[in-house]
Amino acid sequence: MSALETPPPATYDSAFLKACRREPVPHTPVWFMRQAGRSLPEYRKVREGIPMLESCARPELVTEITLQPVRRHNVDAAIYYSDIVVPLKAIGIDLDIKPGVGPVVEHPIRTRADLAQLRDLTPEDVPYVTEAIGLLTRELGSTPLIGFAGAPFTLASYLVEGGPSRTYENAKSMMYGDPELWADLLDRLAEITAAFLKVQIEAGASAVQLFDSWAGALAPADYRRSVLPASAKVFQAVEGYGVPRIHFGVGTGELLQLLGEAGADVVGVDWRVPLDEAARRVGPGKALQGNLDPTVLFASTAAVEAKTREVLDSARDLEGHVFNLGHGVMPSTDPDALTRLVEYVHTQTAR
Ligand SMILES: Cc1c2[nH]c(c1CCC(=O)O)Cc1[nH]c(c(CCC(=O)O)c1C)Cc1[nH]c(c(CCC(=O)O)c1C)Cc1[nH]c(c(C)c1CCC(=O)O)C2
Repeated sequence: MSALETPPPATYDSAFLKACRREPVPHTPVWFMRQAGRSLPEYRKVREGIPMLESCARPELVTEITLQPVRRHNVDAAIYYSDIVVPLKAIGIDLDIKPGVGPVVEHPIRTRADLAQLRDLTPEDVPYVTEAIGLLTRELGSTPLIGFAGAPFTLASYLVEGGPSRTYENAKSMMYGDPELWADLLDRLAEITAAFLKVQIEAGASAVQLFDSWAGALAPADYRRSVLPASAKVFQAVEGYGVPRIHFGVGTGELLQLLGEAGADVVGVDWRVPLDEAARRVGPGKALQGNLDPTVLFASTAAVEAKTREVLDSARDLEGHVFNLGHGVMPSTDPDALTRLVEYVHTQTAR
């Protein structure tokens, strides 16, 4: 290293970042989508009486909740406790997260005039994010922090529908029926999302994950034409930071190649496609993340271990593998089953 170069951050040699960079690892790194909050009793205790979105704006609380699963499970990375709708709330969209329902939007976006609700996001809109990540990176030391955002399609699905949907009929009818309005909506969301990820990286996040959770509702040709350009814009906007970019959606077996093509360094895979087959679909030059079915954790320890072995066997020839569930931790999961799973993956893959 020359004197002009800055030294690498404390997280640089972590198993998680090495796996993302497709370098040899001491053991397969593990973290869980939705590891913060949800199944932990210590989470429910600190959240008592505090609405979800309010909890996201309190830096000390965000720090505590983000650290809880790291302390308890010995996972290889922390994920920033927040929600995909936080940047939308921050720019003044009237929305709330209703317990047991999810995000609900007061005035859904259906017309061109409604786009005026979507102004630019600046760091001043989310000072609590910068503050919480500063606190977190100090506490985490060599453990990387993953920042995240919702991808334009998944954000649009909530904004256009007004809440969670099974069919995305309003969003998809805009996409098919008014492609110009749709493209402008997704482009606005790409700008907001990119700005939000930049805030997190500049505050110290070591990697970012773009959640396009509901992209699996789309046929590949529609995804390529109507969604990929906006997600690619987000990935391009943060490329210069050099932090690994993870791209994930549920039910995306037919989209895996496109999720990589959008600009990801790591492609997240749900439990429906084995990792060796996923690697064939994604092609060379990318690491994969996944992909134990989250419901396996409700079975016996022996069954969890057998299914975990299947995942690890199918990952044997990958260029890089980050172990995760195929979607988020389910709220009724026994936290001890997660702790045991981390230990099992670490011991099975120790090199
Ligand atoms: C689609 C989506 C959302 N939010 C998110 C996604 C993408 C991930 C995925 O596909 O699951 C992302 C998210 N939401 C939350 C996190 C925290 C970090 C982590 O992964 O641990 C992350 C990464 C906290 C949360 N986000 C939410 C909770 C639960 C609310 C609570 O604890 O009161 C938490 C801890 C609420 C939420 N927020 C959202 C939904 C569908 C729900 C569930 C509603 C419910 O079941 O109550 C929108």
